[in-house]
Amino acid sequence: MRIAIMGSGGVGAYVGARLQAAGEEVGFIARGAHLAALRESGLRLETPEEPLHLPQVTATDDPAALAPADVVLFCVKLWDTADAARQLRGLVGPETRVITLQNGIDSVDMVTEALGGVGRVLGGCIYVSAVIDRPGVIRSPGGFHRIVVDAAGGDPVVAAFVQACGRARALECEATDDIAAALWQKFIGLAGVSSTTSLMRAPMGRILSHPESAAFQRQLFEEGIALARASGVHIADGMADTMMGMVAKMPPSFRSSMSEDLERGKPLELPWLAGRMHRLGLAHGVPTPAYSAAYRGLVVHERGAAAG
Ligand SMILES: NC(=O)C1=CN([C@@H]2O[C@H](COP(=O)(O)OP(=O)(O)OC[C@H]3O[C@@H](n4cnc5c(N)ncnc54)[C@H](OP(=O)(O)O)[C@@H]3O)[C@@H](O)[C@H]2O)C=CC1
Ligand SMILES: CC(C)(CO)C(=O)C(=O)O
Repeated sequence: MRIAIMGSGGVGAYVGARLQAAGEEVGFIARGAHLAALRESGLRLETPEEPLHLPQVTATDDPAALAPADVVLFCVKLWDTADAARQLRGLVGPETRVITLQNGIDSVDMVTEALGGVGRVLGGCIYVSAVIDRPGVIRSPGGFHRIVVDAAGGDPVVAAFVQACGRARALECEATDDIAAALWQKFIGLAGVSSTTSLMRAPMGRILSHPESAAFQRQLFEEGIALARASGVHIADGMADTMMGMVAKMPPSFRSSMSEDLERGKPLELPWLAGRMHRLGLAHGVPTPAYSAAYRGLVVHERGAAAG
């Protein structure tokens, strides 16, 4: 398959590297020092599971140079979505599947609007922990690396993409008939852990070690579940217990990508995570005291350190 990666950072470069190593034709869209390093020294994955160095990768800041593509994986931070999607207009044709792997529940709508209806935009999400450690180098603690993608009524291109992921090492992918539930489940979990790890400036082990901070974590999950149900999304009974069980199994040093962004002085995806929960609560008349506190406690950092 010809696969283009829009946004070759933690998520995009991790997935793209795994797919290229498995024999797929991958093009990486990147910019700045990271692009220069990819062109000069290739792409390196530093991880305890299947570390990888691809000495040569196709890297560009011009998406049109990668046309035609069967699949574009859309992996920029949410604040870059509209600009990055507009830049894809020279790459995406009527048959191109654009699969979003961003967090939150808004990507498909945002990308579809920015692309002006060209291509088929499909929802997806990814469970992985990966960051750009330095230009050309992605660091991941490993442990999980699973994509969930919209089956889109048995779309053969999606099926081929799932198979391609299946041939790759340290990457899994499943297609689902209920992408809304899959995106919401990730949203509830991620909005919850990004709020605590960012607000408390602490890894998951410390958050769960105190009954009050652990109770706050659970309250966030419960509010997210109430909002999903108010939005008409089916969430299984006992989901708060399931999610607390999942965070308890995470490495004690676990931090969310948003807490990494906070530490690095970058903008935060807050408006689409805790901020989105806060606004949904207002819209549905569902009380969200924990999310409103998390959002209000982080909002001054939303635009990053450079914004002052
Ligand atoms: N990192 C993680 O562990 C996980 C992240 N996610 C989600 O995945 C999405 C991507 O996150 P993540 O991989 O961490 O982000 P990163 O910041 O690591 O990577 C995004 C990359 O895209 C680049 N970029 C942005 N716009 C353009 C453009 N127009 N042209 C070329 N390059 C561009 C950025 O460059 P620059 O640095 O110059 O801005 C950056 O290198 C987010 O929605 C995040 O929430 C989901 C699961 C796990
Ligand atoms: C919680 C995690 C690592 C799961 O993939 C994530 O999505 C993030 O930190 O953005």
